[in-house]
Amino acid sequence: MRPSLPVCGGPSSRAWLTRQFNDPYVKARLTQSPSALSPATRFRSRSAFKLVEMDAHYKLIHPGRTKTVIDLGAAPGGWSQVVSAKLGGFRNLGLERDERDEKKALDGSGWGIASPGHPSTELWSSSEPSIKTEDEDTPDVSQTKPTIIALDLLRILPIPGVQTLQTDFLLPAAEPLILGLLPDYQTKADLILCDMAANSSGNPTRDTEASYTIAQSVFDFATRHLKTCAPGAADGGSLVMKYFVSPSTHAFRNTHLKKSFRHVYHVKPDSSRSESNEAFWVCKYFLGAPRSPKKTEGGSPSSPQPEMSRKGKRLSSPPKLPIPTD
Ligand SMILES: C[S@@+](CC[C@H](N)C(=O)[O-])C[C@H]1O[C@@H](n2cnc3c(N)ncnc32)[C@H](O)[C@@H]1O
Repeated sequence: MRPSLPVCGGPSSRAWLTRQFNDPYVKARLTQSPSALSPATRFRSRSAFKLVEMDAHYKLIHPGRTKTVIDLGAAPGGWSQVVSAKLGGFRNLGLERDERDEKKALDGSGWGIASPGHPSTELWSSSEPSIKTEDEDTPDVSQTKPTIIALDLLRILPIPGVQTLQTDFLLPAAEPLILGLLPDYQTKADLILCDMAANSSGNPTRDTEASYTIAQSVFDFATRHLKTCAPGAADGGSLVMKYFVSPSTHAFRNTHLKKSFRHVYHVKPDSSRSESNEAFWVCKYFLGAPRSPKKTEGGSPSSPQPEMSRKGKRLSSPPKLPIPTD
């Protein structure tokens, strides 16, 4: 996500500019051409590099095998670009803005569908036109086209092969909208991504609560919609979820994630700024929804107890970009 420029020119804005100019990932995002990517295929966000790193290390996206991906908190679309590029081999990552697409994005005409009954919810199903217009450009990676769904509060401009939804994930209406974009209601996701972050309120307690609410909702969603691992097999779905280190994160990992996935890693990609307390959980091989917690002596279900938490570990070597060159 591109941070906005500070409004005044004081010391904090100078510090921000210095950090931006010296940040190798900001430079890489802006100069991904022509050797790695054409100007039309630049990532929309610096965040894209975090997924590139995690994918290279944990092998999350498999062309031909990964069929369904749901990207939550996806705007402006860097992570979805990475998924689209790797699964579909799309060379144009959606940055060449066709005038027609711009017009549709602005006036809501064409294939934008306003979701009835939810005025604040707007569905942008870009799959049809994006997939069709990019066909000539697209190597045939597999017989079945992958389903990639990207959701955000903010509008996401079209990305080839990606269906986008503009809605609040925390609303009950979001889930049926996502399910409506799957090939059918039985389809389970191979990969659920969440880089969602609530706006900072400046109040640490409130911010921790907001990030806990997101983590809990994403986990619950994943337990309903991730592909379950067959016994003894290594084919269950994966979940990648951002978290902000707080006293309750370690407990969340133990009481939720570790009971539902064969492997849970906590990761701090090199491209994640060290001064940020964000980190990611990479959870592989979904084992199925956890059983509801047993009642304790006192009669209440055991709830996560605040514990000291750890920051995710740094990935060792920055990987190469898995994007096809022109
Ligand atoms: C760090 S940005 C995501 C960057 C993205 N992964 C990329 O590579 O471009 C976090 C996003 O989470 C979104 N977000 C926060 N709360 C949300 C919610 N309740 N529902 C949907 N999106 C949300 C924000 O609008 C923001 O665009």
